[in-house]
Amino acid sequence: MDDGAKEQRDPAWWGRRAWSLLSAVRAQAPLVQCITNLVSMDIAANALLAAGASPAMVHSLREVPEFTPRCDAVYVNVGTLSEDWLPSMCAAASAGRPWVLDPVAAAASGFRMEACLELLALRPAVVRGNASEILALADRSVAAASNFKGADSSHESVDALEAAKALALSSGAVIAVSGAVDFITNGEQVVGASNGVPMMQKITATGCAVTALIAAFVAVEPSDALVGAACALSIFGLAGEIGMESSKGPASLRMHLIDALYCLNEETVTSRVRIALQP
Ligand SMILES: Nc1ncnc2c1ncn2[C@@H]1O[C@H](COP(=O)(O)OP(=O)(O)OP(=O)(O)O)[C@@H](O)[C@H]1O
Ligand SMILES: Cc1ncsc1CCO
Ligand SMILES: [Mg+2]
Repeated sequence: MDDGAKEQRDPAWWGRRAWSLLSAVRAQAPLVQCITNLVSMDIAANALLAAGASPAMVHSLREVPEFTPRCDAVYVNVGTLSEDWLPSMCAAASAGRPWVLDPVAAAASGFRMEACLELLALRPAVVRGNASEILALADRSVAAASNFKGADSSHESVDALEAAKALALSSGAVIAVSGAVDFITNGEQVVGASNGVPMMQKITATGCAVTALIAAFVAVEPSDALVGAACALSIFGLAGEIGMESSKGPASLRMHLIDALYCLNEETVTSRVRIALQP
């Protein structure tokens, strides 16, 4: 529960908020429809399950009218976009449920960029991307000028901070830029979440998985997507930190991160979540 309008959003407040939202996900098990890329389906579904949510990878256009209204949130990810999936993405995004967009490799092609912009116009609650993706969405010419690395970022998250603020204001979505520090903004406030380990970049689709987790947090806190997104990013990063303590490399981290997410308890979350309002 919220501490009230006059609360002091100090680190302890964020720790309590992150625990309360994770507890709500565990208690409510929100149903999250995922229309996500083929690489990410396994890790995204397993991250959602470990956190207590219910994933459903449902992407046929014919199922959207019946299925999407029964979901608590929708997750759309364009990582392996194809022409036949785009109508399902747009229909699910328009079904009146809170939804979250992951614009994987937005600058890969004109088709993908146009699809991302079309989806952005359908008012996602949150867009989570890496720095290169957010820079490209905010200004297509930046993408053309930079050293493009496909689904991986060629920028630091801080490089995309101003672009994220501008994109939040122009789109009305909360924008989250992942990286060493994850920045989350509604265009006015900026929150930094600094949990996580660099090895998470060496597991494919950890970004996709954390965007799925953001959708679960938005499902239980639809009225404050900024807080939901920041807490989901921090919780996922914390699971990465704990998982790294038992891991030798990306493959074992993938397993230990999911186990750590499942095992998180109140003491660990409230003492180790690192979220702060940026000046
Ligand atoms: N240098 C870093 N230090 C700590 N954590 C990091 C670092 N870079 C990324 N992360 C974390 O790794 C996760 C994935 O973020 P990343 O920016 O790599 O996403 P992405 O490029 O969209 O990934 P993908 O497309 O493979 O899903 C996030 O939880 C993020 O906080
Ligand atoms: C590697 C890759 N290619 C398309 S989607 C994806 C997963 C990380 O975004
Ligand atoms: Mg990504």
